[in-house]
Amino acid sequence: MLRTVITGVSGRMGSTLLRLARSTPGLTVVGATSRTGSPAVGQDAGTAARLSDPLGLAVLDDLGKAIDAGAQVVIDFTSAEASVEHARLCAVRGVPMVIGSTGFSPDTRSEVASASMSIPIVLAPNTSVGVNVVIQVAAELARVLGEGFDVEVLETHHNKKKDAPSGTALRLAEVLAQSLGRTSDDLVFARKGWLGARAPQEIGVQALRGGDVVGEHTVFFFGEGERVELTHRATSRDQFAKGALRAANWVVAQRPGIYDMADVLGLKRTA
Ligand SMILES: NC(=O)C1=CN([C@@H]2O[C@H](COP(=O)(O)OP(=O)(O)OC[C@H]3O[C@@H](n4cnc5c(N)ncnc54)[C@H](OP(=O)(O)O)[C@@H]3O)[C@@H](O)[C@H]2O)C=CC1
Ligand SMILES: O=C(O)C1=N[C@H](C(=O)O)C[C@H](O)C1
Repeated sequence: MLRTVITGVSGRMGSTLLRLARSTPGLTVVGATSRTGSPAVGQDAGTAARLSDPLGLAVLDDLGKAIDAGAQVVIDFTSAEASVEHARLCAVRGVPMVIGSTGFSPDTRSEVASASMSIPIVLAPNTSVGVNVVIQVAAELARVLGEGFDVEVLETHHNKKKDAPSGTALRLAEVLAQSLGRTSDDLVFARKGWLGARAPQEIGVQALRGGDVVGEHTVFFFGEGERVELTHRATSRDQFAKGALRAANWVVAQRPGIYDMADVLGLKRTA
């Protein structure tokens, strides 16, 4: 049985992970955490995650204590800042991680990279199988269509999402730029004002927020007289959680290093 700790257990993803982990053969949840000061701390994890049954496991605000229950892997969907703290601790304790949090700055990402010198970490802005295949296809489409198509990425998420653009949109933009031989200087985040005509090398990234949208990403290739659109729509968080649980099983057998879902799924790395 893979002894697993889930952080942020009362959150949208943490609660989905706990529900699905309970019915995943070969995996057992030995710890659950939340933020210090959260009402979830001290509650039963099942209650904190709004499940129908209690789990018989209290939510802690100390990941170290949760790991003491013999954890073999930590699954972390909290925030970039919290994930950095968690990664530092897991590196010291030698516990592999799956990090699904987004909103990393270059500095916080390099902190995760430092932790990955000691432990294997899957760091994935999107753990659904579908999105990761879409990322591969987008890279291929960019290569095949080449110049002559204006490339734009549009993402839509629920009104509680804090970071923008989404980690997935950033990943798509990075992969598209690499495919097209462009750089991060070519990424254009939203537009306003008298900007002049669109430069052909731009890769636009736009974000919409509203309602309960789970997560939608479209890559547009605008050509002359034709347009290609590649869209992924998540209608449930279950697919993110299933991918993360699959990554947890995979990461415990890896050497220290930083991995993404393409590695877990055996897809060709795109960037
Ligand atoms: N990789 C993927 O496929 C996906 C990634 N995400 C990303 O995952 C992250 C979480 O998303 P979501 O579940 O919607 O957000 P939520 O805000 O619903 O959940 C985050 C949870 O983490 C808790 N938390 C914050 N700090 C800590 C800490 N130090 N220790 C333990 N728990 C902590 C929060 O507590 P409190 O509310 O009290 O602050 C909250 O319960 C985001 O970065 C999001 O972008 C989301 C979906 C899919
Ligand atoms: O915050 C979310 O909800 C999501 N975040 C991820 C991201 O930023 O890409 C993945 C997913 O689209 C849902």
